[in-house]
Amino acid sequence: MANYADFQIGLYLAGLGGELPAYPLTFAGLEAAAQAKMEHRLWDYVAGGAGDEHTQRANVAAFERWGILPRMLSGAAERDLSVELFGHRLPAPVLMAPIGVLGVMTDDGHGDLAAAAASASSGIPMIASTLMQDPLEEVAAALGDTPGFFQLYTPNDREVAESLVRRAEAAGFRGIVVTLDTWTLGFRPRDLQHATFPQLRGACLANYFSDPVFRSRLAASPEDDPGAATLHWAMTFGNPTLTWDDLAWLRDLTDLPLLLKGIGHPDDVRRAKDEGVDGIYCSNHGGRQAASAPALELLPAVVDAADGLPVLFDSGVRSGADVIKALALGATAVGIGRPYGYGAVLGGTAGIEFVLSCLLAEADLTMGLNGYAGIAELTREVLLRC
Ligand SMILES: Cc1cc2nc3c(=O)[nH]c(=O)nc-3n(C[C@H](O)[C@H](O)[C@H](O)COP(=O)(O)O)c2cc1C
Ligand SMILES: O=C(O)C(=O)c1ccccc1
Repeated sequence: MANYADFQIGLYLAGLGGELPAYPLTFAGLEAAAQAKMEHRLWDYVAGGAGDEHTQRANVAAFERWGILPRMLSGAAERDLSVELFGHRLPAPVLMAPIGVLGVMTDDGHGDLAAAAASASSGIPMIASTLMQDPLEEVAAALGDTPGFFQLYTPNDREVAESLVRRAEAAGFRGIVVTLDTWTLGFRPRDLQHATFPQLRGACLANYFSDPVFRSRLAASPEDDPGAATLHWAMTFGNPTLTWDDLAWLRDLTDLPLLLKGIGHPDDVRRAKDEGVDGIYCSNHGGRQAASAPALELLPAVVDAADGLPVLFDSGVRSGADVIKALALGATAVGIGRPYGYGAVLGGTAGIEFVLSCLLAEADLTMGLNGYAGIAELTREVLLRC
């Protein structure tokens, strides 16, 4: 059982010895430091979102409207944050959400490997994006004993999708997360302003360029003609015609746990269950895709409709207290997005480890100080609308 609160004691002890934290401890601090360090176009791509960006601001505000009811003298000195997910015991109900541009966010240009190393050392699972700078096999190998998940963007070429899933299985990923909310790119003014879109410039396409089926579609190899390979990726990346009728095909692709990311409506949850899906991932993509999509507000109804199926949640999680709130609203585990991305910018593996340690220490202390000793005690009744 990990004792996450000890991280705080370690910070004080190091500080008393004159060694102050290497990275900021708040999301606002991480954001400011990452912005100062990043090339401004990449910053706008990562920090930005759909439309006027009220959606991503609303994601954060939704957490602020909940308080946690305090219970005193309840015996929460020893706490257990661990949870079971698809047969794996996780040290805490937290995962690294897929960030398709992570590869180019670290100094060395291997951000996916940095996240995998942080996953290996922390036990916090990584959901590896289809859009990586290093091939999925290398990323999987760097995960050590920590279970990893592969996020699939379903190309409009079914055989490429099948090949990616086969490779993810062979590499040892423990589940496939199919993202449904990005069949085309959202309207992102900050990104459009500079036409950054890193993938259109050939970045983070290693899983495609290393894929035998994708390569078989090209007249020249990606090494010989990266421009043509990138153009082919752009033409085949999304599949706007994918519907529920294709779910049977997706389900048959793998025996691994299959999760659908971007689900927010209870009817879609029920349909997903009918199609044999193993988990629901409620998310509005961090406000980057459909403008005005709610996120946290949708979680309780999604959990009710899931009726026992695991529900992951992300979008707007900025602190350990946010993790506790999402769990209390019924999430089985919570995805961290931009916060660990900024950790990667600032310090690669060490930066990600630091951000996760802060989040987990805060989650642990928030749970304990409010009088709850275990995840099972976090129900809707512990929250108060403020
Ligand atoms: C820069 C960036 C790239 C992302 N790339 C992917 C991706 O490749 N696949 C995916 O399913 N979601 C992707 N997401 C969405 C995240 O998985 C997650 O839903 C989102 O970051 C949650 O919002 P938050 O970071 O504001 O908490 C990306 C998010 C960001 C910020
Ligand atoms: O930027 C994103 O959020 C993302 O998921 C994405 C989707 C398509 C292409 C590139 C990135």
